[in-house]
Formats: sequence, C-alpha cells, structure tokens
Amino acid sequence: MPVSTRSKAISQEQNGPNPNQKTRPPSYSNQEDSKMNVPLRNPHHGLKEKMKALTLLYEQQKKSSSIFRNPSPKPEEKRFSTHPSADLLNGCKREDKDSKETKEPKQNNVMRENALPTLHSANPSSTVTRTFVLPEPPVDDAKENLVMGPDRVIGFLTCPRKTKDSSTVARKLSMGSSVSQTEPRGFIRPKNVQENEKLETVSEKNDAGGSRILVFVRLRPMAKKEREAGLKRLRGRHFTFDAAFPDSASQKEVYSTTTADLVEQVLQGRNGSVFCYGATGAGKTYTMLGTVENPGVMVLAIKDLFTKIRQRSCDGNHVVHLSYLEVYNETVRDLLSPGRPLVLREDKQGIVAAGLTQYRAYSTDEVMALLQHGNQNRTTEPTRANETSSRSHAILQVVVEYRVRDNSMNVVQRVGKLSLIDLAGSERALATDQRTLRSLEGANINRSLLALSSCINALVEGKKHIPYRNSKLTQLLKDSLGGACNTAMIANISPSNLTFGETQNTLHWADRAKEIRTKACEAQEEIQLPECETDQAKLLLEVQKENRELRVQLVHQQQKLLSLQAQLLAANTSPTPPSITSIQTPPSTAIPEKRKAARPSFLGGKLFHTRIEKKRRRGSSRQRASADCQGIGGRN
Ligand SMILES: Nc1ncnc2c1ncn2[C@@H]1O[C@H](COP(=O)(O)OP(=O)(O)OP(=O)(O)O)[C@@H](O)[C@H]1O
Repeated sequence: MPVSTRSKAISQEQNGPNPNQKTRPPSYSNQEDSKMNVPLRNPHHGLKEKMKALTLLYEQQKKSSSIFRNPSPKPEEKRFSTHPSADLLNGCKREDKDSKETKEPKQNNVMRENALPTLHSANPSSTVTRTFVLPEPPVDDAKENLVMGPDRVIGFLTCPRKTKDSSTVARKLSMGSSVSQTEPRGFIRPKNVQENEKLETVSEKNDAGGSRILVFVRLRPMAKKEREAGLKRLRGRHFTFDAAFPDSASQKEVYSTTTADLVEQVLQGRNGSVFCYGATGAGKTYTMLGTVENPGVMVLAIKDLFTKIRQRSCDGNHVVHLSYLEVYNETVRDLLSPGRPLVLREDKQGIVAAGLTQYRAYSTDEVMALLQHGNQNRTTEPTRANETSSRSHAILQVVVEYRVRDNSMNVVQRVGKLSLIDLAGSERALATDQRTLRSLEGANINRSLLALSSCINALVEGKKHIPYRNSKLTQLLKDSLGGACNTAMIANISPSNLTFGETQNTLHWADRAKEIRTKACEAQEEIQLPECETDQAKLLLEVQKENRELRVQLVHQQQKLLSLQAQLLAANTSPTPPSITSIQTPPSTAIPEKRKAARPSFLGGKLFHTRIEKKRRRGSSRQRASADCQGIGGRN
C-alpha cells in the first residue's frame, strides 16, 4: 500500500502540484486515490498524512469490530482478538488473509473424514486451527464413507481412532473392469492386510461402547468352465472393506485375519460370530468348512481354541460344549442328533433352540468327528450353479466355560460363545434348478436372506424395531447382528462375469453391513465369593454329623426297646412279675410324665397289652404244634 502511494505521489510530483489538493477523507482507497489524480504538494507530507489517516481508520475499525464481538471486552481479550483462530471461532468478518486460513481448516476437516489418521496428524502447524475451528467429530459420528465422482467410490477407512500408519494398505476392492484372471486390481495381499488388521483388535473396538461388524471379501479362483467362458469388461465400481482376499489367499490367512481375534475374545468370556455370505457357488462352504487338505474357518477355529485351552489349562478349567444346527426350509434341525424340528425360544441368553444337543468336547479330534457327523446330516444338493450346494444355513456354536479360583479363593466363571455360520447361497431362480423342491428351497433361502437384508437395513438406519422375527435365520442371528457380540462377515464372491449381478449384490450388502454397530460386548464373568461356598460346606458337614449321631441314637433306642420287651415278656410269663415301675428307663430316653399319659404309648397303654396277649397265645399254640409234631415224629 505505501509503495503504490509513493509511486503515485512521484508521478503526481512530476506533473506538478495541484492547488486544489484537499486532504482525502480516510475512507478512500488507493485506487480511488489514483482515480482522483490529485497531485500532492509535498509527497512526504502526504505520505505521513495518509499513514496517519489509515492508522486511524484501522484503529477505528478494529475498535468497532471488537465492540461488535464483545460489548465489554477485557483488555487481555482484545489483545488476542485478531488471532485468526479466535476470529474464526467468533465468526466475524475476515480479511483476505483470514479467509485463506479458514479454507485450511475446511480441508483438514475433509481429510479427517476421509483420510487416514496419519494424514491429519502429520501437520503439526494446523493444531491450533483445528483446536479452535473445527473440533474433530466424535468417532462414532464420524462418517466413514466417501462418495466421489460419477462412479461411486466408497472409501471405508481404518478406524479414525487409530494413530498407526495404515496408509500403505488401501483396502479397496474394484469390480467390473478390474476383474482380471491373475489378480484383480484392488485386491490386497493378506500379508499387508494382516499387519494392518492386527492394529484393530476386537477389544480396542469395544472401548467406545460397541463395535462395528468387520467385513471381509474373499474371491474364489476361477472354475474351468468360467475360464472358458472368458471375461467381459464392465464399468468399474469400487468398494473398500476391512480386508480383501485374492483367489490365492490360503485358508490360514483368511482364518487369522477374520476369526483368530474372536477366538481369543471367546476365551475371555465374550461372544463372537463369523458368517459367510454370498451367492451360490461363491465359496462360503469352502471358507467355513474347507477340505481335508485345506480345512476352513470352523476347523481352524476349533484347533486354535483347543491349543489355547491347552496352553492355559494350568490356571483353570475350561469346558467346551458344542452344538450344530441347520435352518432348512424355515425349520430348525439338530445336525448332531437329527430328529423333530426344534422350536426357537427367547431366554436370558438370547434366542435358543429348545432341545438342541450340547456335546461336551474334550479334544480337537472329537470336535472334528462331531463336525463330520453333522455335515453328513446337512442338506446339500447338486444344483446347476454348484455341484454340492448347501440348501440350508448351518450354525456351529461353541460355548467355552472357564472356572478358576483367583488369589482370594473366589471362583471366577466366564462364558463365551462362538457362532460360525455358513449361510446358504443367495441365488436367482433361473440360475439354479427348476424342480419343485429345489425351487422351494431356493425361495426359502432367498426369503431368509431377504429377511437378513431387512434387518441389516433397519440396523444401519438405526430403527427401533428390527424385524428379526421374519425368519428363523434372523432370529438365530439376532445376537450376532444386534447383540453384544464381536461379529465378522466374510462376503464370498466369484470372479466370473456370469455371476456379475450376484457379486454386485453381495458387495452391496457387505458394504451396508459395515455400518452396523453391535452392542458393547462385555465379558460374561461371574465371581462367587468363597464364604458362600465354605458356609455351605460347613452346613453340610454339620447336617451329616447330626444325621450320624441320630442314627446311632436310634439303634441304641431300638436295642433298649427290644430288651425291655423281652423283660416284660419274661415278667408276664413268670408267676411273680416284677413291678413295671422297677424297670429303669435310661435318662436319655426318659419321657416326661405328662407326655407318657398323653401318648398312645405301647409302654402303659392298651395296645401294649393286646400285643403281649397275642404273643402269649401264639406261644402256647406253637408249643401245642411242636407237641403235635413230636407226636407225629414219634409215631414215625
Ligand atoms: N478359495 C477357494 N479355493 C479353491 N476352491 C474353491 C475356493 N472357494 C470355492 N472353491 C470351490 O468352488 C466350489 C463352490 O464352492 P462352495 O461349495 O464353497 O460354494 P458355496 O458358496 O458354499 O455354494 P452354496 O451356497 O451353493 O452352498 C467348490 O467346488 C469349492 O471347492
């Protein structure tokens, strides 16, 4: 500003002084000044005047703006009123410089929503601005999805609470044009994923009072037929999930990334569920059960569970119970002991199948045998889409109970439940078989999956009523979806463009499921105080002791009674019976006089005499009989 004024002043000087020169009103700008084209008498004098006027103007404006903001400002506050952050905080009019600074925090905010935490924490200079201008939104409310461009790009990024660098892993999955025969673009090697996922343990997710469902995607390898059919390039659409497994991913990689953490949590008394979702033939059963050479999540989880139990067996008792059921055509059936359909009931533990067999398992081998037995009972049929298509939803439940005495001799009991679910494949009626039973099965499968999608929708939209009751499957999954449970979903997809629609549908629901938050999963732990137990034990011992003493007394009394009866009998038969009063009653059995009279006792009452009389008669008849016998014998 002074420079331009000086140059103007010089040019004005060169043009000669203007006698009509007037002191400019302070509100004039430099441009207006130049337009007026009024030469100054003394350039230095004019400059000084201008400086003064402008300083005055600046002071006035500053005063008025501070009064506008704060009617009674304290001198200290006034000092800081020009701080950009304070200006932004108060929302007053900004100058160009300030407006530049306001743009910066906005950018920061966008980054906070969408970029990895390291990105916004990498700029220490913006700390002040962030603190005052746009405080970081609470994690729960933070929107994690980003929509970009005409093709929807959904960026699901790591939990914003994480501070570790995960920028190396863009967990993004591309569909359509990205499908290639070798490794589809966007698929991330689980090695990287694992490194990243390790950061996000289930327990960490729980501290905010609830955890979101972790969603993984697994691509199966191309089948021969599909390869022959070739590939068709389609317009791309991008999804991002917690991890995406390429067709080369091993079963162990899938297990350790998706389920291993949940197994650990179950041992600590929390509930966990893993379910495979996807179109028919997409690889759900392969992921869950696997083959003998390549066992799947169910088998690996059981193995891991028993290994962990063995490692910890020195400090407590673990009891493992197992149940395996299927939902077939809207009926619940026990796979371990098939019989009549089971009825679902809701109790304190949640939805339970009444009468479901709970097997106690002691080793991995035993569980394997049970699993095999259960799978033989499972309904699978060949369809056009899959040779061994599962026509039912199968749920393996493993309940781990742990009892241990702590240092204070309290009994600590923890119960955790792991549910491993292999859903039947969603399918188009035409894609499978047209036969009546198959189409009925297909309709029921689709119906339950539709009910599942309605529940997912309701949960994502935060509705009060979640329609779990619409199908048996959703009733059984109630805990996994909306309960206190750590849940992982594995969406299985096929690389074939023949199933593009189904794959798109699977990814759509998987993407939606990411937004579901389950309730806080507290460890189910009970502590029993030792006093209670010892008190009960003491009481039991006392009762047992008393019981023993009473038995001894009873035997004693019976003996005495017998001897008394014998004496009486002898007295009755003898010519001079001893007086009854002379018979000494032991002090312990002495009966008070009053009671003696009141009780219908056989000692002095009618009953006693009647019996004695009967015995006497019997005795005399026996004597007669023996005499008769002797007579007969003598005769012989
Ligand atoms: N990751 C994989 N690696 C090797 N083969 C696989 C893989 N995933 C699936 N398959 C094979 O693909 C075929 C179909 O898989 P699978 O039976 O698991 O599908 P599904 O989703 O359970 O189907 P459905 O819903 O009809 O039961 C099987 O022959 C299976 O062995």
